Amino acid sequence: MHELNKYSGSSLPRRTTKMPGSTTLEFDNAAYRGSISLNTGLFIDGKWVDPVEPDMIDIINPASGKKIAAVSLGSSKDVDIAVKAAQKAYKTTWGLKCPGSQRGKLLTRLADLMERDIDQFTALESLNGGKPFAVAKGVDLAGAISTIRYFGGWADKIHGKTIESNETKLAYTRHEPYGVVGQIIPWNFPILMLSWKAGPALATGNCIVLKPSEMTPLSALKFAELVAEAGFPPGVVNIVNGYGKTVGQAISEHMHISKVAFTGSTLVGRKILEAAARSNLKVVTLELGGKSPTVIFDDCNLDQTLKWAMQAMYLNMGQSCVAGSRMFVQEGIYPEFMEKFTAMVKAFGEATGDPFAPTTMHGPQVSQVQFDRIMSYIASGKESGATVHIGGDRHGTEGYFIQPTIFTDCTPDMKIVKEEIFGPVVAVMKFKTEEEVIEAANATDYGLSACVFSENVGRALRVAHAFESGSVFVNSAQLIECSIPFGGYKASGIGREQGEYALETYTQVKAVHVNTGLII
Ligand SMILES: NC(=O)C1=CN([C@@H]2O[C@H](COP(=O)(O)OP(=O)(O)OC[C@H]3O[C@@H](n4cnc5c(N)ncnc54)[C@H](O)[C@@H]3O)[C@@H](O)[C@H]2O)C=CC1
Ligand code: BAL
Repeated sequence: MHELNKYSGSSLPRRTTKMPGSTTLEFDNAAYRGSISLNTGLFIDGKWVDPVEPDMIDIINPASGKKIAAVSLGSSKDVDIAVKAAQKAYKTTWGLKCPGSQRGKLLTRLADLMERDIDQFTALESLNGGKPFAVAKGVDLAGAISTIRYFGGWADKIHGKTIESNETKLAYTRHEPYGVVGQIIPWNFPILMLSWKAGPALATGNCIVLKPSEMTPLSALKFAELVAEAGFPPGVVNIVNGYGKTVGQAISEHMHISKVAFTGSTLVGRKILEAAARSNLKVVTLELGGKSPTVIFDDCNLDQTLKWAMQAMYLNMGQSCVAGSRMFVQEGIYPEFMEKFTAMVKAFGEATGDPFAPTTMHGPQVSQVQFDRIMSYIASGKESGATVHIGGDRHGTEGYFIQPTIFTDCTPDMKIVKEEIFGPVVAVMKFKTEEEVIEAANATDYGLSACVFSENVGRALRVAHAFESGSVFVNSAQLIECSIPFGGYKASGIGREQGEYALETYTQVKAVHVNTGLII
């Protein structure tokens, strides 16, 4: 089936023609003009194929709630086929058969192709995820391209060590790929999270079976086209769209997938660990939820802090695992901070709207389900006695827009303080001392990210070191980079993505003992 849909801003899609397995999306707005043709099937063994059991899912524009396109939905049978293709590629054209320099060349070429098509990718991310175009381009696409390029640079620099144990033995280690790895991607940063997973896996010589979120697969389909254009051998990258409970579960429990990498909810992270334990004890890395503290001391640079705190909380409509959703403000600066922060959030809220409009800074939540989940947290905050300082309601009548919201008078027992909301909702609390705020900041099951704002270097670093958190930002926020490791303490995850550390999670160490003279 081929569909042609036209977009002026977030106006309704217009379907005009049909052919098998593809769609054309036409954009005519200030941010992007042009058409994007996409295959909508599964990408297995270098080809576009229909699922074994034909099934489709409608892809929704969150700014309007209307259908964009329909794409194929795979099942466990398609995962089996993809794994076989990946195994074959691993043994014949990839893995230890392909020099790192060649893998690096292909990844670099892929990054160049993504850069060539950056506006197309951005348009897809904005349409499918509701992201303001400029933000999607500057954050999601810039980050994804850098990540693929960065790991391309590592591909020929992966090596073990020589160990001199005694006169009659030479020992050395090899850092070998796992073979076939499974990767399960969320909807909040679709192409960026895909790059975090595909980059290190391919650089180290693994073949991948990747499942995008069933809600936001469009950029992954475009990525697959560029994988083919770059010249990756068939079967190295396989993309099987589908639901978590079918395709995701099949990946987690597959006997021939040796490692799985997941980003998403803590609930599903537990299921993946269980499936790994029940099946082949595959290695699991998990990047899960967060309830990150932003700690603001009286002696901060207020103007800078305000901007960073905004970004920490409201980037991507609050749909970020590192969102600074618990804000602790020291009592001396609290009145001035709140006055200025409220004005900024109000202005930000006024820039809510069509993701393709140049003035838009705040778009819709990704889906009706997420919209309902966030609205129920807002209701819970109101019921539990917190004060809606600003926002607290939906925006407009169409799509899944929610006003940027600030709750004050929050206490540690409230759901809005304890649980990940994954929306534009911050709980603000006042504090007196450094000791008190460290204890409050760490009083959570999560430990993904934390921010501290203070011009006193000693204090800032003391607090940074005291946070129980995988990433800490001092006088900044959300500046995740491809060369710097990222991952969680506590229930926020297992393992690290990004940077040199990511290479370790995609390789297994083999120790080779060579007898150079020992006689028995
Ligand atoms: N750490 C992060 O970046 C993310 C965190 N979340 C958190 O999760 C909450 C719920 O969002 P959901 O979309 O329900 O997240 P989710 O964890 O269900 O979805 C993430 C991915 O996991 C897949 N999945 C779902 N069930 C699975 C299973 N049984 N086995 C294997 N894969 C499975 C989904 O299809 C999707 O590709 C959000 O409100 C947020 O708190 C969601 C997305 C990303
Ligand atoms: N999951 C890593 C990026 C983010 O959600 O902020």
